[in-house]
This record gives sequence, C-alpha cells and structure tokens, in this order.
Amino acid sequence: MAQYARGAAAVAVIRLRNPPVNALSLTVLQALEDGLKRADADPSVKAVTICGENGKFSAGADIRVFSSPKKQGLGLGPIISLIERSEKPVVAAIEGIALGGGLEVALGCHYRIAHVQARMGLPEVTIGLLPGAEGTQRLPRLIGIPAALDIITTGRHVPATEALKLGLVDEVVEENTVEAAIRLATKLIGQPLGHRRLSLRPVPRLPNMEAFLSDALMKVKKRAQGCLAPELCFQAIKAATELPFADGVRKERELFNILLTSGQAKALQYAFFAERAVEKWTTPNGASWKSASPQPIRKAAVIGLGTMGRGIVTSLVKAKIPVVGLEQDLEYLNTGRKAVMLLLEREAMKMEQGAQTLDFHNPARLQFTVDFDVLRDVDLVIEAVFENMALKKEIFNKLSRICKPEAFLCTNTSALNIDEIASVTNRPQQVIGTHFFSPAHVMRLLEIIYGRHTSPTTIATAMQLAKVMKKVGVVVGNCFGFVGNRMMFPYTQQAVFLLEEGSRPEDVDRVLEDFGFKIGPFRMSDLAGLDVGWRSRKDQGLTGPSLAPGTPARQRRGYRYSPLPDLLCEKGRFGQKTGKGWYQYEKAGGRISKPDPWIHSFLSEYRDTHQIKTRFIDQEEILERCLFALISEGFDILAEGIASGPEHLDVIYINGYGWPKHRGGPMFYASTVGLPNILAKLQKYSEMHPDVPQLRPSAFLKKLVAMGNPPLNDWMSYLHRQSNKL
Ligand SMILES: CCCCCCCCCCCCC/C=C/C(=O)SCCNC(=O)CCNC(=O)[C@H](O)C(C)(C)COP(=O)(O)OP(=O)(O)OC[C@H]1O[C@@H](n2cnc3c(N)ncnc32)[C@H](O)[C@@H]1OP(=O)(O)O
Repeated sequence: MAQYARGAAAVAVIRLRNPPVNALSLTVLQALEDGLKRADADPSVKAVTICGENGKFSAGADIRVFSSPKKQGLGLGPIISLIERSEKPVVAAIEGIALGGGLEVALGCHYRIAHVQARMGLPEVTIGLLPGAEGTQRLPRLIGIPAALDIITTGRHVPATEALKLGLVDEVVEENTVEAAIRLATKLIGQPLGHRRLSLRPVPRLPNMEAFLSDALMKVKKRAQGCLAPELCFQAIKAATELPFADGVRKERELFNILLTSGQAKALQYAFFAERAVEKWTTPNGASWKSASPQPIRKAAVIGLGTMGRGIVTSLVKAKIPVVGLEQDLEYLNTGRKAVMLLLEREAMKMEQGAQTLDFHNPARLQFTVDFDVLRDVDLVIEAVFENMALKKEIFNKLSRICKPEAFLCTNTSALNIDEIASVTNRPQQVIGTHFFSPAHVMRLLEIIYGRHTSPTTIATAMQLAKVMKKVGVVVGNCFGFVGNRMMFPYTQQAVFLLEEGSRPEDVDRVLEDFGFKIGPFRMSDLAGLDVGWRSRKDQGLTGPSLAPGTPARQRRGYRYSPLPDLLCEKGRFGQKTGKGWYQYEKAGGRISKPDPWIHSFLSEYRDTHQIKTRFIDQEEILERCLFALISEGFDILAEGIASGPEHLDVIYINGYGWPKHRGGPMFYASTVGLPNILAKLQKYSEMHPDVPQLRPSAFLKKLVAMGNPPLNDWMSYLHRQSNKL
C-alpha cells in the first residue's frame, strides 16, 4: 500500500509501503493513485512528496506479478503520467534504492532528491525485460542517449553522487531526505512546472547520432550473448530518438510485451528468485538457516598461494577481513605475495576510491608468513593447496593442533572427501568444504560442502562468509565432485565420446556456445589444462602406470572409456599453457584458439585403429547427449539429498559453469524441454550406448514423468511419494 500524510502545512507525503523493498504491487499502485488524486482534490495541499517506507524508495514492480496470470493489469505508465501532469509540484525523496518501476515513478516527479547512500537503476534487463513504464522514453530526455543506453542496457546501479553528475537527480543530501524534499516542495509552490515534465522535453541531440547508435548496437549485441532483452532495450531507446513521446511509449509497450512473453524473461526471473532461495539452506537432518547463527570472522588465513589461494586472499581483503597468507617456503611465499599484490592493485584501480579503500599495505589487514604459529589467533582458515588427500590431511592435522579450539577449518577442494579430511582433526564439526571457482576473486560461486559431522553453526558461518565476500554460497552434501563437477563429468564425457564417433572439437564447442555457454567443453578443457584431469585419472588408476596390464583401451571397470584426453597429454598437449590441446594457439600461453588439422588427422587415425566408423553427428544429438546426461545426473543428486532443490543446481551452473542465465539453469531448462522428452531421448541414447551408465535416465526423472511431469517447484515433494506406474 501507500500511506498518505501531511508533511508540512501544504505538502502531502505519499509513502510507498510494501516490505521488505516496497515492490510495486497492484495494491501499492492503487494506493499511490488514490494518494495522488486525494492531494489533487484537496485545495489546502499545494505540493506533494513521494517517498518509501523504511529508508527504501522502491525496488520496482513486484517481479512475481510478471509470471502471474493477472499480469494484464501492468498499468504503471498511466500513474506516472498522472504524477507528471500534476499542477502541484511533486518531489521524489529517494532513500536506499529506486530501481526499475521505482525509478520510473521518480522520473515522473518534477524534482528528485536523493540521499548520498542511495542507488538508482533500471535493472529490468537483468530479469529479461525493459523499463516498461515509459522509462526508456523519459530517461534519455533527462540525461541524454549515451548515459541512458548505458544504464538501461546494463541494468547497473548508479550511486547518488554519480546520479547527481548525470543530472538524474537534482540534489544529494546527507541529512533526512524526506524532510529535505518537503522543504524543496514548499519552495516550489506556485512555480511553473512545464520544463520539469520530461515527456515534453526533446531528446538531447548528438552530432553523430546515427554512427553512435550503430556502434552502440554492436557493443550491446556482443555483450548480450544470445540474451534478447539488451537489444530490445536498445530499440526502445532508439525509438526515443526518432519518435514523439507518445509513439515512443507505444513502441516501448510493444517491445515490453515481446519480452514479457519470451521464455528468457521467465528463466531470468526464476534465476533471480533461485539465487535468493539458496540463501535459505537446509540439510537432510533438519539443520537450517532459521536456527543456526553464524560466528563472526575477525581474522582469516589462507594456506597455499597458488592460483586459487591468491584469488581467495584477494576476496577476503576486498571483504575487509584481515587475512594471513601462508606458504610452505620463502620462495613460494614471495611469488605468491607479489601475485596477490598485483591482483589487489588492479582491484583497487577498479574501485571508486582507489587503494585507500582496500588498505592492503597495512600489515594488520594483510600479512604473509611461512610460520603456522601465526595462525594461532585466526577465526577461520581456508586451505587451498594442491588437490592431494595426503597433503590436505597433513595440513588439517597440523591446524587442529595449532589453531584455537573455536576456529573453523575450510578446505578448498573440487572433489575430495570432506569427512576423510575432517577425520584427522580434533573438531570435525568445524570442518567444511569451500569450493571456490577460478579466478576466485571474480567468480561468484562458492560451493559449501558439509560433512557428516559439520555443525549448523559452521555451515551458517561459511554462508555468511560467502555473503560478505559478495559471493553466492550454495550448501551441498559430500560426494565425489559435489554438485558442480559431478554434473560436469557426464557432460564432458559425452563431448569426448562424440569426438570418437565423428565430431570435431570445434563442432561440439560451437553447438554448446550457440546454446549460450560462454565457452564450450574443449575450449574450457584447454583453458583449465588437460593435465589436471589426467593427474586425477592417474590417481584413480584409470590410466598411467597403475593401470592393470591387459586393460582394454576403451573400457574401464566394464564401461566405455575414452583414452583420447590421456593420449593428448602423453603428447604434451596440455592446452593453452603448452600452446596445443584440443586446439592450437599462437604460442604457449596464447588464448586465441584455432582448429588444428593435426587433431583432425589424429582423430581419424584413432577411429581407424579402434575400428570406429566415422558418422555425421548433428547439432541436436550433440546438444542432447551433453546436456541431458548432465541433467540426469542432476536428478540423481536431488534424489540422494546432496542438494535440497533444483534451484541449488541451477544457481551453481549459472554462477560457476557459464550456463546461460537466460536459460535458467539446467534443471529449469529441463522443465522447459519437458521431462517426458528428456526421458525419451535418454532412453534412446542409452539403448544406442548400453555401456555408458551416464546415459541411463535417473530413476527420479522416471518417477517424475510417471507422476505426470509436475512443475519444478513441486519436484522435491515427489521424492518419497510412491508411484504405481514404476
Ligand atoms: C495483478 C497485476 C498487477 C500489476 C501491477 C504491478 C506493477 C507493474 C508495473 C509494470 C511496469 C513494468 C516496468 C517495471 C518493471 C520493474 O520494475 S521490474 C523490477 C525491477 N527491479 C529489480 O529488478 C530489483 C530486484 N531486486 C534487487 O535487485 C534486490 O532485491 C535489491 C532491491 C537491490 C535488494 O537487495 P538485498 O538487500 O540484497 O535483498 P534481497 O535478498 O535481494 O531482497 C529482499 C527480498 O525482497 C525480494 N525482492 C526484491 N526485489 C523484489 C521485486 N522487485 N519484486 C519482488 N520481490 C523482490 C527478494 O526476493 C527478497 O525476498 P525474500 O528472499 O523472500 O526475503
């Protein structure tokens, strides 16, 4: 709702009220409209101030409305016109946030005052929409085309100080914003308002408008990577340069409706709520965010200053948590220290106020050592050494003796058993997996893995740590590869099998990149280094000296196996680092991949050696085999209780594995393809490849199909229900 009150003798105050973020629901809009009409009708009211309850103007339209059947009432534009037409001055008092429809309301006001801490933006593009309440037509008239294009097509939040420079707000205050707005409104009584009505203003011209727009469109398309909304935002803004206001609004509405009914908006809005849903973690034994309290982390330590450790230290410094970086000897320490300092210099440059804000030259904030004793007083340690169980156990045993009893011990591992690591400590309840993604100071995902003995407090503390590091923490159970890498295995396995059967690396990558992945599986493997997986397969006895003599080349433990990646490694082709992998590169360490004729003839010789008949594999088969195998593994993970809902898997894939957000994550995608279709295809591929267990459809998937293909929100409720069709 919105509360109507008198702020001063002649000023009415309309306060948007819908906790927690004053989202604009139908009720709020109705109350806003009622308030405006009441102020208009009351001759003693001479001016109006619009503000929000609890220090927040408004986060915009209630996003849930867009997927509700009642969305025909999306009538914010007419109310904004009503504000603008008012003969009494209307001043927006912006505190906290004014986003989306919230900012559009403020744009309808004649003046805008913002608190210095406030942020403004039109983030509709991030949920697959455009500012559909006339924002694409008013904002360019206020701040010009270049700034409006930037704000609308990126959806970024603009701090108040920048908003003032852009002319988005008229004044920034440090005091009580509502009182300042009431004062301004009082001063404005009786003054002409015509020039303050944005719909009546022309769009500021640029000398080279056409060239500017065509260049801007190219940039928008490049950034969009298959996402529809940025380009339609562009078109709506372009319409503002070509059409009168009313026609521009009609064009905006037309484009908005295209987006609203597109699957992409639905997927992006699902992703928005999924990210918030995973914050509310639970475990199968009943622990949950509701009852567990995080412990404060006043000082942390990171062991190992390799690629991962450096990124983790950088993230902690950015989160303003004092940190100690530890290495095994002075040589490694110095290399690690230099690398961390370089990362921090770069981060400081990116930050508004520069190095001063990070304060990383202060030893109380960042310290380097080779001495474990320095870790005596830290509240939390993140071990980020080489992926080797014996080494990790040795370190945890040492930590358990040195660190104070209440300290938390985290291991950065992508697959190793958390319980085994915890078993060598005197506090298994305080041991937890924290799987960062490389580069750790950039990637948002943090997989948080609880072991058999991990306490709820430890989970809550790790989740809180993720939050302060501005990461998305996702709580998952302990199994080989956890969620992300476990689902990745069948995906990359299928990609390699497709090469055996007739595809080329660039064919497979192109299909998955066209689907929207930032990078296909072979380019990814070249980037990460083929030697990483090779080492792990040697440790597992799948290849190398420990492989039993006489093992068939393409079979392990009775199932199909492809030795292709091992053969490449034996030839020293580790990917980008050696200049050759699945592709060739301009030099060792080069980044520009080119298809490699050597690989093509190597694959054809390989097929001859193993008497595999090369066949043409179409895009559909490439996509389905890679994605449906990954999705089937996801259903197994849900059935085993490793993750507490499909949203968890989707958030992990979007934030850690380059899954295209506008497709909502693998499990959401499965729901859009339809579970019966996925099941049928997996059954077909499984019959074609009976020696590949990863193509056999998950029992949980089969059950959901037998239960009538329920919507994704209901999947988990079917886990323990009986199905008589199975
Ligand atoms: C019956 C039909 C009636 C229709 C009438 C409706 C009017 C529609 C007008 C149509 C006009 C179209 C044009 C306008 C479009 C829009 O405005 S789209 C929305 C644009 N806004 C956003 O995208 C902002 C999204 N929110 C955020 O970015 C962040 O939440 C935040 C505001 C910056 C706050 O962040 P933080 O403090 O970290 O808190 P969170 O955990 O993220 O959020 C707290 C809870 O609030 C929920 N929430 C946030 N924003 C919205 C929202 N816009 N709609 C609905 N709910 C929202 C969020 O989910 C959290 O909820 P819980 O998890 O349950 O706590």
